[in-house]
Amino acid sequence: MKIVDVKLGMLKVPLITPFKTALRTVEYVEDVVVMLETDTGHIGYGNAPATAVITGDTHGSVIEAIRTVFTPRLLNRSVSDLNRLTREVNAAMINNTSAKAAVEIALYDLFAQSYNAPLYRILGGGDNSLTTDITVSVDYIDKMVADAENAVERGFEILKLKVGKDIGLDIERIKAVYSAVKGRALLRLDANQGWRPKEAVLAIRSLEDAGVMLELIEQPVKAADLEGMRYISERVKTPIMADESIFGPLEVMEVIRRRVADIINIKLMKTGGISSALKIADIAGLYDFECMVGCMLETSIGVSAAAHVAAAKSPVVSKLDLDVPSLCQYDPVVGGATYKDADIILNETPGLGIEKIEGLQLLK
Ligand SMILES: C[C@H](N)C(=O)N[C@H](CCC(=O)O)C(=O)O
Ligand SMILES: [Mg+2]
Repeated sequence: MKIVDVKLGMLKVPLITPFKTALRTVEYVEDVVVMLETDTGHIGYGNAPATAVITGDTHGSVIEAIRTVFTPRLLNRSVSDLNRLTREVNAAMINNTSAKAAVEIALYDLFAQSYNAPLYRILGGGDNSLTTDITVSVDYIDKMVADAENAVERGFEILKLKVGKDIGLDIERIKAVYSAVKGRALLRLDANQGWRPKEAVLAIRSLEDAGVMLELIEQPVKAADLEGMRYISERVKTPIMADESIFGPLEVMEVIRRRVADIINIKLMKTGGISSALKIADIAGLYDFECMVGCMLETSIGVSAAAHVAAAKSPVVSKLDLDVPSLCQYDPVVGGATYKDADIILNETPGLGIEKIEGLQLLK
């Protein structure tokens, strides 16, 4: 199976409600979609959102990287050379992790299709039934409580509250949502780098003292502030998760060795795709470290690829934040994994199982 063409398209899907974090507010999910076509008539799909505030990637940078750097390395190459291809894509340029992820997802999709097996089985198997949390955007207290209630009614048992806008107000937000859903849903927080280390310790301790039980707190401080994150981890009981602080395996080793955080959030758009995500899970496993598999605000192409990785890397991957299909008004991807509120089912079709993508605007 040889790659004979690389096509690109844009895919835009409206959200049910705006997605608001300490870093940004967005109303749409918008991906660059890559399609690797083979001489056998197969298509491998991959995607890349433009999460410039986290990865530095824009739609323009993704398109340019794929067209000028990766495409010449992919054309006329055999899909069976997967490891060599992913090594070459990774070595071809630094950073640009979302563009690399898009290409890797498509390559793994094709590789699994070439063996007529679903991707998670090629990655080592596992359980095809997964459960995700759902994100509640940072907002007015009443809106967050209403969104949390609505999520619980939809059957979500884990809610990820976005905070990090104003730590005093965040405490009120968290307490209000906690008392509204107590006993019905577990809360995890994501501050998206919005807090400072000392104030974070005071805030988390005050929540602990008030009996507010939190599963974990994701990326409380700036991505580069590993010492700040360690300062917090050493002083609170609630587990701390590193997200924006870690992209690839080297950063993960640093976080684990220095005990900067208790848990790691693996996202394909940070790792540059599946090959490094697998390495991270294996490194974490060596140290008996827990991982979550998360996603950016991206379409179900990448979310499904992440779900296949999560299935294959359980139990090191013990938590999922793969909620974007549940945040969108509809899913334009036909075939592949099915999303029904908190439940994700990986079906047995080869690769990612994508049949077609509705509303895809092909790029010239
Ligand atoms: C969508 C997912 N639940 C999530 O919250 N991801 C964010 C980053 C999303 C973005 O800004 O695109 C995270 O974990 O920080
Ligand atoms: Mg996060």
